[in-house]
Amino acid sequence: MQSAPNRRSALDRPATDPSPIFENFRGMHASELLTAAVAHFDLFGRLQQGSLDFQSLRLALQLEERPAVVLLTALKAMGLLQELDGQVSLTDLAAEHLVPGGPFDCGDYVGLAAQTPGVLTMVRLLKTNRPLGSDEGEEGGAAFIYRDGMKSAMEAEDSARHFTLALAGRAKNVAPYLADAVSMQDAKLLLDVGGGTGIYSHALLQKNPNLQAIVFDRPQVLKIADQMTQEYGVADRCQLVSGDMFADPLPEGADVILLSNILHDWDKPECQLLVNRCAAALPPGGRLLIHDVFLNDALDGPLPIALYSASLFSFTEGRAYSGAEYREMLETAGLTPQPIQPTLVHCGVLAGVK
Ligand SMILES: C[S@@+](CC[C@H](N)C(=O)[O-])C[C@H]1O[C@@H](n2cnc3c(N)ncnc32)[C@H](O)[C@@H]1O
Repeated sequence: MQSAPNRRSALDRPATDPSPIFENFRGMHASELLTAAVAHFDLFGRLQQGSLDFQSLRLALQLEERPAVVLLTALKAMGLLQELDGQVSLTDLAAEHLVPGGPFDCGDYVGLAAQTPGVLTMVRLLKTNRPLGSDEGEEGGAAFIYRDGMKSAMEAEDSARHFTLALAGRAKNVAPYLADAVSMQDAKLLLDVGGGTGIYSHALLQKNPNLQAIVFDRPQVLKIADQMTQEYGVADRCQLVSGDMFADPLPEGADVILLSNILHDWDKPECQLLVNRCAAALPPGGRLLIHDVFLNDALDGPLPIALYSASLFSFTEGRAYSGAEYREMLETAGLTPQPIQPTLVHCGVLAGVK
């Protein structure tokens, strides 16, 4: 499609794939989680005598479910733990090199990082199961997420602008791929819940000239979306509606609802609530699109997603989920999951049809 003069195109693709940049950026979490496991939780020592089931190991570590999944998924993805028939055990690599006191133990070497700020912060977050910035006394509020009663950075103009524009750095690379991966031939109205800048909607609107869209988000975030809809030349087909996706009625009439990088911000009960609300708002035959990253169904990798999961865990109340976990949420809401279509930067789109 030709871009009109002075109109940005959300369909232009980057010449190179930026995925390695995202992988290196998230790589710090490998060091933080490995060091935390060795030097703060004695994880490898605890498994020296034999395997434990997930719940017993979680209780021994004194971790809640979400941090335990994030930590153990990353260690499995690093090839240090394995899970067979629900029993978590050491791999040969971990047994030889990370059990304290073994002839080739290098745990003390890893422990050199035990008191570094990143590791200490990760240990605190794992123990408290609270996102950065969300507690009383912390500045700013939680990034990317808002629910009633939460201190959220998305409610103040400057921080909402900062975090929303930061996400556009990924979205502008990925949006053209989403627009290609999803057929909107029969769709009339797209509802982009938590749409941020709206770039994914803008790409779908530019690709599908008969489509209309609603971007639903917090009021401060929609100030950026407003600016962007003008720049992308889609303001006449893109409505902006503010509200709380957990509490307010979702705008009516959409035959496709997009949750792009939304569910990974929330713990499972909130995810299910949101999927249920979206499913209820769709007509028969309507589609809910989950655009996100996907862990393996066995929750043992891939490593870049396991490390991204640690990042999501740090900033939000969520983590990365597997395709199986998302399919279960869709099915619980009465939607039929379709195969995952890849987009870019480890993302893919999973549709649930009503
Ligand atoms: C991680 S961003 C995703 C933005 C965009 N969909 C993307 O893929 O880049 C999460 C978005 O959800 C919005 N959000 C968080 N909590 C919300 C709530 N309770 N109601 C409406 N929007 C919310 C945030 O303001 C933010 O724009």
